[in-house]
Amino acid sequence: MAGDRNENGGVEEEGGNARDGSIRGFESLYHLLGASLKPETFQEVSRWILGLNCGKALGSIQLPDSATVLSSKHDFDFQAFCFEASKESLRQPRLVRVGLIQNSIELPTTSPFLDQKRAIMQKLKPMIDAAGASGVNILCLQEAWMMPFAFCTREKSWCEFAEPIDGETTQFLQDFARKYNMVIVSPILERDLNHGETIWNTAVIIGNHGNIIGKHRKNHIPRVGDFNESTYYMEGNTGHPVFETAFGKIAVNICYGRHHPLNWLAFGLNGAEIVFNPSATVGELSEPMWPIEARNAAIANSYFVGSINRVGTESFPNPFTSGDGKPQHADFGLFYGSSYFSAPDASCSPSLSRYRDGLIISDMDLNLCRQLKDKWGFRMTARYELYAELFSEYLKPDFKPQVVVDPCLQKTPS
Ligand SMILES: NC(=O)NCCC(=O)O
Repeated sequence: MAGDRNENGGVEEEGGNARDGSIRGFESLYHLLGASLKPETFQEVSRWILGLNCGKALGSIQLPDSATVLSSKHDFDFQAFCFEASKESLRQPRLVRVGLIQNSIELPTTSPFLDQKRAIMQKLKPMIDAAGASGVNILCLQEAWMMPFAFCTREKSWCEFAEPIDGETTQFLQDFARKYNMVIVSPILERDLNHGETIWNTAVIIGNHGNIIGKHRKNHIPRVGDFNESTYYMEGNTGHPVFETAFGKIAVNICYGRHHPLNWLAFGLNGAEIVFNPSATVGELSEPMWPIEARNAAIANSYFVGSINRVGTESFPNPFTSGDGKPQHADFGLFYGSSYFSAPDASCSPSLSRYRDGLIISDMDLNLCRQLKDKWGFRMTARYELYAELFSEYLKPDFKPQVVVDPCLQKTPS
């Protein structure tokens, strides 16, 4: 029954795995639950899945018709929410509207590289326009948005996609930043012309006047599954910068950095209020982790997180192996989209589609960050001096783990 359509229109393979990326014909688990449960049960389930923001279910926001028309015409998922904070007597609310874009590539990976890049840029135009028309203040794109995620192949020709931080795609986005008075976070493959033309996985931060505020280079480079990124670029050398923009203090934890709690922590220690996690990750590898890690980081660090994953299955001209004994293959598996927001009070938004391009927008009152710091006191109760002491010991070649052995244990020499 491979390729059959189920009752919801999803294309299934044997075993119920959706070949089209849908979950039994639905865009997301949330949609499936919404359609399958009685309304009062769904309301209760939502409370458990998404948490409560200021004691209430997350609100949605009205979007302008001009933006919803773009989403229908260009067939992208479009959702919008609102995270509130409690009213304070001494501070005004600090409202910011934030957008995340997820997308598939547009042309086959066998097309000329420039055509591939320009086709993605064209595809993004109406989505960025929809964000602009909706009054988004800060917009973040997905990891290496201007190219296929070819780092599974180990082939070096893909390095041709790399650009300096003021290159073509930055210039393309600078026009939108100026037009819509919008900060744009643009994760690209960077070629550093001043340092031997080396390559980095970099997020360029474009200010709302179209200026380049700065850049951050991916700190943690994966060596897992088909993610052979260390063939292309090394661990970043830009630390954990927080960029103070017209709309709030933002930082970027690029993809695999989300598995490293200390990476999240460092952005928090530098004062981030919103951390973006532009990603490229596939279902079989990481999907059970996706709804947990960013949400946990938002809780532990009292900031908002915007998580973005690309969409679709990308196939490459030459097959490659994964070093796991399985047959060689030419595609990476399904990039499962599902971009979403997490808030410091443990609430989160539903996620975008698992298989369609999408724009998710959320209003957030940044006052919530301090309110959660005051409530839970994680910064105050952390024992940084203990951790610092452990790290300085751990880094020594003769480090011995602090283990107290039960004297009753019969130790056999290992
Ligand atoms: N792009 C990237 O770092 N992917 C690694 C896999 C993962 O972190 O899920």
